[in-house]
Amino acid sequence: MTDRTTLSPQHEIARTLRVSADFDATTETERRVAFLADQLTTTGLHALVLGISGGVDSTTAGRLCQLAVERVRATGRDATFYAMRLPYGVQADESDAQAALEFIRPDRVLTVDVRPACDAALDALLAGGAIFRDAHHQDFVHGNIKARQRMIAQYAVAGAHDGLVVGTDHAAEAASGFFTKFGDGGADVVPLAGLTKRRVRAVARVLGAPSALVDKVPTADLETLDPGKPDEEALGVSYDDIDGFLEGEPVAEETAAAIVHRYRITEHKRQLPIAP
Ligand SMILES: Nc1ncnc2c1ncn2[C@@H]1O[C@H](COP(=O)(O)OP(=O)(O)OC[C@H]2O[C@@H]([n+]3cccc(C(=O)O)c3)[C@H](O)[C@@H]2O)[C@@H](O)[C@H]1O
Ligand SMILES: Nc1ncnc2c1ncn2[C@@H]1O[C@H](COP(=O)(O)OP(=O)(O)OP(=O)(O)O)[C@@H](O)[C@H]1O
Ligand SMILES: [Mg+2]
Repeated sequence: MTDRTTLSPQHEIARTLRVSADFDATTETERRVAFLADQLTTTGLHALVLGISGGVDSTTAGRLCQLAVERVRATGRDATFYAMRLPYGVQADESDAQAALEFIRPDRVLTVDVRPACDAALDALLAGGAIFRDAHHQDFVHGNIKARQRMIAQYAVAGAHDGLVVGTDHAAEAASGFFTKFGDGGADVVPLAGLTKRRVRAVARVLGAPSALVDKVPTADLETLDPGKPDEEALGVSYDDIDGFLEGEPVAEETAAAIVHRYRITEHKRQLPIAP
């Protein structure tokens, strides 16, 4: 169990990532719809843009976006939600992505296959002399190119329609630094910020998301050689442990130490670029 030495970083990380001690899913759902509507109003922009993967994070954020633009439209302002399907070729769990879209009921759906751009980038890198340690290392870096290509596609649509790019970063992902820097980590507004993974699922339930999506195993699904690899396998720590840690529960000492270590080595991802 945690002792005094691990308790302090636990509370500090939770505070920095704005994980609240109390949580009411209905209140938080409403607060986050209001946040997105407010961002559209205060920026004077007219669209929200978000990639929908079929995972619980984008299912939840996507429905929040749709409710927010409908709220803004009710005030007489122009607002549209652009949901983007961004598969790399054919996505194995495409049916989940379609179920997510059916639930979200977005104003517009744009489908962009990121594969040609990602493969062209890798081919050009190899032709230009880039060297990887082995096939798995190359596949890992190619995976991050996929996440960044999705960011490029979303910013293109935001640029075309005076919109804001929505990110799905939440406290469990932020704590572990488990996102691609300037890839899925690149966004203008992050409506799930401060939520642990189980709290994201609770918001999804309040919104009425299908249980198959609410309880779906999280995957970044970036590696071609290891499709659909569960995040928890890659992380070596369960979301339940990360959530418990962030919510102030007692956590086994070595688990707490592993989370604090990951948090510290990924600090650069949560900050602006380092300057002299
Ligand atoms: N100390 C430091 N100070 C400043 N910058 C530092 C740095 N260490 C690395 N860097 C920079 O950061 C780069 C590494 O960061 P990055 O490019 O992100 O790469 P990296 O963290 O190695 O990989 C991203 C990880 O996030 C996972 N991911 C990505 C997308 C979505 C999800 C999901 O949950 O669904 C998960 C993905 O599976 C992978 O395990 C380095 O190449 C270097 O440029
Ligand atoms: N195939 C895809 N199509 C569209 N957007 C995608 C795709 N893959 C990833 N994204 C975007 O990148 C974000 C980060 O991926 P991430 O895997 O963390 O979230 P998720 O798939 O929504 O949920 P989970 O983490 O539970 O799998 C997604 O929320 C989504 O906005
Ligand atoms: Mg996913």
